[in-house]
Amino acid sequence: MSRSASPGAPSEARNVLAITPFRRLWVSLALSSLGDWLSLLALMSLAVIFTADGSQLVQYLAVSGVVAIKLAPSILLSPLAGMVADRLDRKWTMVFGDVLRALLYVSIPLAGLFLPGFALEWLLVASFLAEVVALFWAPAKDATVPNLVPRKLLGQADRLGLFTAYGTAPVAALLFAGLASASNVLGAVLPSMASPEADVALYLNGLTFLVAAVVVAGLPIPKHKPSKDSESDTRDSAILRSVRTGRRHAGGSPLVRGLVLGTLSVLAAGGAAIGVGRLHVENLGAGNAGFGVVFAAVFAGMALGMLAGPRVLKQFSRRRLFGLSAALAGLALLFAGAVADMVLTAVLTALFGVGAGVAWVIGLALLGHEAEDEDRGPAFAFLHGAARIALLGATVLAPLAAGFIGGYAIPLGPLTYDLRGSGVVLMASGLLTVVVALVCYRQMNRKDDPEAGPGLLPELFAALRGVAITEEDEDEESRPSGAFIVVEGGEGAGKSTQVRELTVWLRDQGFEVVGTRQPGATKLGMRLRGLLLDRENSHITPRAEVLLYAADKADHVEQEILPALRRGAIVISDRYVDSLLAYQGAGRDLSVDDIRDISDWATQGLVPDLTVLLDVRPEEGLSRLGGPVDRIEGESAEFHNRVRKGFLELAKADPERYLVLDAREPKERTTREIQRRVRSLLPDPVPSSAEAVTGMIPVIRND
Ligand SMILES: Nc1ncnc2c1ncn2[C@@H]1O[C@H](COP(=O)(O)OP(=O)(O)O)[C@@H](O)[C@H]1O
Ligand SMILES: Cc1cn([C@H]2C[C@H](O)[C@@H](COP(=O)(O)OP(=O)(O)O)O2)c(=O)[nH]c1=O
Repeated sequence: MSRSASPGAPSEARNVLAITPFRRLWVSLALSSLGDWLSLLALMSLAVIFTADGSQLVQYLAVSGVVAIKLAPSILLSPLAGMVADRLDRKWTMVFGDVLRALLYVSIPLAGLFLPGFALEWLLVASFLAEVVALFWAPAKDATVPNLVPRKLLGQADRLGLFTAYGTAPVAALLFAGLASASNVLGAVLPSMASPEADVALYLNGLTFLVAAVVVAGLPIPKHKPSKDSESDTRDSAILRSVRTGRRHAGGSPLVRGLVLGTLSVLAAGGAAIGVGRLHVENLGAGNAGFGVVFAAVFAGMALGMLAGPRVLKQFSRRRLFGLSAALAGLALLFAGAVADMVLTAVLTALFGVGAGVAWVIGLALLGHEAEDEDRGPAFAFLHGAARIALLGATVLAPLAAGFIGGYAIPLGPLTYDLRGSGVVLMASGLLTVVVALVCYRQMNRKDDPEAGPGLLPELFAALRGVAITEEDEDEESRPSGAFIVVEGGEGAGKSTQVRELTVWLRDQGFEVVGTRQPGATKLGMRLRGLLLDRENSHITPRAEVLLYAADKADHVEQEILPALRRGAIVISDRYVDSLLAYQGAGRDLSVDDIRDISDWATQGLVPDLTVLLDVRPEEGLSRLGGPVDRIEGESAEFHNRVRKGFLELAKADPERYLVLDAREPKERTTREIQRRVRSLLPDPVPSSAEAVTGMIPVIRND
């Protein structure tokens, strides 16, 4: 099977960016996202600059107003816009949407230039209009992606879209900080601008939207017939409804309650930080450059946390890590509000981002894995909507609160400590997050919970050493959540070939897959393999042989297979217990029942979900193998025939669990047969809950 994809041939592509039309759309989306973030920063800073003559309260009100205006349409009007957008031509909706937004954003600095008295009002009106346009643009964009990308790559396209929507935030922030640093030069070149960096950012933003419009205009987007029932498929359409109906489930178990509460408080704290950030850095003596840096620090920290989260302290309980990382985020924000130093503030906000990012990914994973089935869907839906409302609400309310609190100079001996409203809001949100995180921690890690592991500190120290001591590992009865597939058969049947193909295929669909084999997957296993296959060791007695193979299995199951299955991975093994039953039982003429008892004990009773048996005549299989034969391959033809019969009998005794295939068929055909069977065994590669995950990361805007 070819690994490369020819551009423009969606059905063959494995990487969604290899599809030329999608790649172009993606470029235009990346530009729009970059422009959006840039405009958010620029508008927040212009709101401060246009109100420079007013009191701090007025300035905070202006910032809050800008954020509210940018966010309100997506919450209030999106169902309506989704319905209308469905009746419009997608391509031209996108093109006009981009052009209109370009014009609106460019008009803001122009108004500042030519109508200074009306600048703030126009800023608010134009940003509101741009958001309304975005409401129509977003569903058209969402509906276009499935036209350009084959079904199996939609998940990948979704993930890439999400990555781009957020990945552009720190880029925009750094760009903004860079523009701010160069503002003297910009100001000299173009005098009479209200704020050179904000103005230039908005012109740039206009340009990104124009380029995006040109790119989309050239895309081959098929016309569609508007659906008759005007049920819109936009993700926002159901926000308020799902928040209402999902609340019941989200309050279901202590685990779900803790997860939802913790996640929301971290997000609200993040919103508060964004809301007061611009004026806070102004109080620290830094202007737009500082704001850009802090904004970038939060997002870069979050990205780092989200990437590293699943890898942090792998052996440490996820429930505990969730609470602790949320508390870390809160503490970082608490200190960020207290210190009066720009550099420290940037470091602390990055730390806040890391804590928030780790809590977010772990929260989602826990909700996906540990919530009860009936709670999961509604809880995701609830979180989807509530997260957005919490983030946005906090972004709007925080500057208001800071404005009303005002500023105080507190004498501290010979010094005075300037307590600003923004600092108080940051400290309060940090403190609140710490308190909520601790409450959630206690709720999710009750001492009387039968699943509770050992104490926090012993577990933490063990995890730091890379050892797991949670109850989970001692619980041999619990059925792990992953899937276990085994490929069996005689020598040269094509087992390794099929294990390889299946591994690649499943990985391409986004599953975590562990491809492995027996004997010889662990350190001990490799030594046993050497012993067992070395032709020099012809003296190994059949019973000793059974025990040596069983020892390999015991080590392999304990060290590799069970941990992977508990993580939810798919494990595919080249040979397993059936080889022991067929080779040592049927082949060596020992009691199959005795051997089954031994292997049950060795493997802790772990039975595969599916065993694929590749059946081949021994002469044919052996003739496929090159190189010198090992101790077992060198056995007599009768031995190999008994092994073959042994395998077939095992399959006959439990037809549900076996897929028997004729190994003489061409490899590709066998691969397809296996895929067909495995497909029915697995959940939908993009289960509905995962779609909720991709759709639910709170977005400031609709793209
Ligand atoms: N269906 C098939 N038809 C013909 N040759 C095959 C087929 N499947 C695999 N082979 C070839 O047979 C040899 C042994 O395959 P391999 O997958 O290593 O078998 P096993 O792991 O069962 O010993 C390899 O050279 C492989 O390319
Ligand atoms: C796992 C297992 C393998 N075997 C034998 C079968 C094989 O001949 C040998 C090693 O298996 P395998 O890794 O399939 O060898 P190769 O890669 O050379 O095809 O071990 C047993 O006899 N009992 C067992 O339980």
